[in-house]
Amino acid sequence: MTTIGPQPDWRSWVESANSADTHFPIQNLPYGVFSPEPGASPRIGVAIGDFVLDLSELEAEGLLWCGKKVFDHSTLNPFITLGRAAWRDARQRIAQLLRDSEPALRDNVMLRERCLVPSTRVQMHLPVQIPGYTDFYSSKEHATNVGKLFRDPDNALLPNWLEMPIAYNGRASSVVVSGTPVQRPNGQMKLPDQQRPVFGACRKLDLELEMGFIVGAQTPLGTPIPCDQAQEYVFGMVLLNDWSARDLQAWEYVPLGPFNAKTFATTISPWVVPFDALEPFRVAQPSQSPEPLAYLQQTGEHAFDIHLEAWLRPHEGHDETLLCQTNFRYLYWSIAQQLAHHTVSGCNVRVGDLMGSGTISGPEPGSLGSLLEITLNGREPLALKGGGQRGFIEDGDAIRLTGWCQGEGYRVGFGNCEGKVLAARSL
Ligand SMILES: O=C(O)/C=C/C(=O)CC(=O)CC(=O)O
Ligand SMILES: [Ca+2]
Ligand SMILES: [Mg+2]
Repeated sequence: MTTIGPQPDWRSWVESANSADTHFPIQNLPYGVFSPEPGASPRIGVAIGDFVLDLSELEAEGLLWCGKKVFDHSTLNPFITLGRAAWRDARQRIAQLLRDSEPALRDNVMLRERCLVPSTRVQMHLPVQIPGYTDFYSSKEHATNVGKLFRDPDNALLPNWLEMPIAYNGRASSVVVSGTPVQRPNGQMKLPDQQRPVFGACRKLDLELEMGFIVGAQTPLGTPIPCDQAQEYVFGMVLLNDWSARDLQAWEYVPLGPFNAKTFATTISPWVVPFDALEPFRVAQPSQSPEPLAYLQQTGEHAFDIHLEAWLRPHEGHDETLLCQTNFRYLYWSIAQQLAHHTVSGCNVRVGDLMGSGTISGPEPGSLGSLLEITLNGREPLALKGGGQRGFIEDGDAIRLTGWCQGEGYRVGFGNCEGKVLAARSL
């Protein structure tokens, strides 16, 4: 397998990028939108070790040029719109500038000072202007667990599930960047002992450990993306928490699916890891039976070995508790199959569209991606590390997702995707 861009044995003159456990070695180079200090104007950077490299400065200096100005901008969309060849050229050039043997930036003290901002100082923004957000449901384990809890334990997986990547149309307007507080939603819920619903603050607030991919090209209405070309439409990936109000969901979801239960916030990580950086971690996906219909068939390896974790920091103030360790490779339906299915009707996609993987639960103990599954809908609360327990998320709790691909001596990481829950708006 060929690696495009920085090679596994490359090192950077940014020393912190060479440590074995940084998420941001020279092999990663994820893109984000940042302000060098709170209040300063947003621009595009890449994470490298403990620093953010300001691409707008490199562009202004003429050290990085994509044929037009794209980095002095508050979203990645203009850069993404340039297309795959431009992403690859830029990635190659940035890696070269950061490589230990390359003096252009390494030995220019003044420029280095301007370009490299300590990541502790920066403020991160939503990296992409997101025209549309779709959330898939591609983990067989998750779909089975939720089927048992919400419907029929004996027929947990609905018959359509094995035939196509099921999804719902999410809400792009409430996608927020990591660090943004999440207000507990109000809504309707049906209590077991009552005839009619009550209105009030959600009592069963949950996380969903997911990843998302960012669409890198626009398609015309009426033109499906074939499965074997689908991955060319992917710019990069993020961590994603599809916050879910389980009590609102249980009451509203029949027959049209989740609505208010999942529209109030979806948190993504600030760094978009280029799809090319994940190439060395490609693995086979779980085998599919029955064989998918022709438009969903694919050859080659379509899963990625990405270790994922979810943590809860309780409002009581003690240490984080590990909720889940899972892996992106468990997903039954691939990104290519998701995109092919999404567009097979003629539905178009746009640059910056966000596609969630669906909650990633695995087959192993401790690999469940939501509290709904971990606590069996709150019936068996989880013990917290410092004492106390949780059925669902309480006000003041913070949820943090993290994840990485383990290379030989380096990690291609996704950083953190965090959000702290605030009390509901008072009625
Ligand atoms: O099975 C259901 O009725 C609902 C499932 C979900 O809430 C999950 C959803 O948002 C899709 C996913 O994350 O896999
Ligand atoms: Ca979801
Ligand atoms: Mg959501």
